[in-house]
Amino acid sequence: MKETINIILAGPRGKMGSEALKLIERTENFQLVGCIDRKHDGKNIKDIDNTSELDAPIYTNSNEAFERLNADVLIELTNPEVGFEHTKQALLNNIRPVVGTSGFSEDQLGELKELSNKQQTGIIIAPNFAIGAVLMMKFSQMAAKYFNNVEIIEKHHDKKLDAPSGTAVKTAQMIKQVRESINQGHPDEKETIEGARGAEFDGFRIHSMRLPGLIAHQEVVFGQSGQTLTIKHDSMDRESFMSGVHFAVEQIIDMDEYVYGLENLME
Ligand SMILES: NC(=O)C1=CN([C@@H]2O[C@H](COP(=O)(O)OP(=O)(O)OC[C@H]3O[C@@H](n4cnc5c(N)ncnc54)[C@H](OP(=O)(O)O)[C@@H]3O)[C@@H](O)[C@H]2O)C=CC1
Ligand SMILES: O=C(O)C1=N[C@H](C(=O)O)C[C@H](O)C1
Repeated sequence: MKETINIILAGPRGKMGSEALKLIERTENFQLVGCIDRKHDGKNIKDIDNTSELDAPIYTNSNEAFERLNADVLIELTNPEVGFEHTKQALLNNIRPVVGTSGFSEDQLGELKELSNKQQTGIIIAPNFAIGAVLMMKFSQMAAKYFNNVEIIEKHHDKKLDAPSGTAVKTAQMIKQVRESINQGHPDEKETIEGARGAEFDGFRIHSMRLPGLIAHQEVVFGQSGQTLTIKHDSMDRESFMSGVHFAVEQIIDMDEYVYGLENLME
């Protein structure tokens, strides 16, 4: 294992980014070498975060950060548009990205996989860093072998930009891998209000709820004649994601391949 891991953090003022700063500060072998933020160019993280002792320059130009800083890993926690660009640039500079940012399209994920292979640079894209959420997805995949009627209900805070959530998309993809494809519901069903049945994915539905007060929650509900099975996970705070971020940073340092989902790194 590499002794000190040099990290660039994108999105340090965000809800996840500010938790990641605390994680980096309390982890002995993690070293923050720079931040990417659209504000405060040329300043230092200590000028804007007086809760920590961290000392690292801020760049608004991400390419400049990747070229100038001696970094091993990018932790990317911004939004889908800039997050995709940061991730590509990091790979081009052979800096390994650990991506929490959600909302990338399948084409974008494909592009990142190709670039990671070409650059021989590892990347972890984690739709959800919370261990409980990863287990919820795995358990849902197990259940889908026995129940092929399923709906996903994800609930998030109302500042979330993407819908459905990255976790819901990943859960749906994992279910699709093992579920016999069927179109659920009545064949003649009609929505009297558009969207009432949620988003369609391989014949089943994904519902997205956005409310203040929520953090990140998902229920996967399976149904069969006479019974239902609900698999549910709740993140009550953003600290819940940090052990997964820690794990991903420790793992990526020895990896040259593309990984989509922490379940691929768990036994
Ligand atoms: N994988 C996982 O387990 C989790 C993933 N997420 C995902 O992580 C991402 C961040 O979430 P969250 O922290 O809640 O979001 P926030 O909106 O709180 O934070 C996003 C940060 O990105 C910054 N930002 C926006 N544009 C740029 C830019 N051009 N350059 C640099 N920084 C920029 C924002 O700055 P400004 O304030 O100026 O807009 C803000 O500080 C989301 O995609 C979310 O879905 C969230 C939780 C868990
Ligand atoms: O935006 C969030 O908050 C979260 N985003 C991720 C997602 O889209 O699944 C992970 C978690 O649900 C929190």
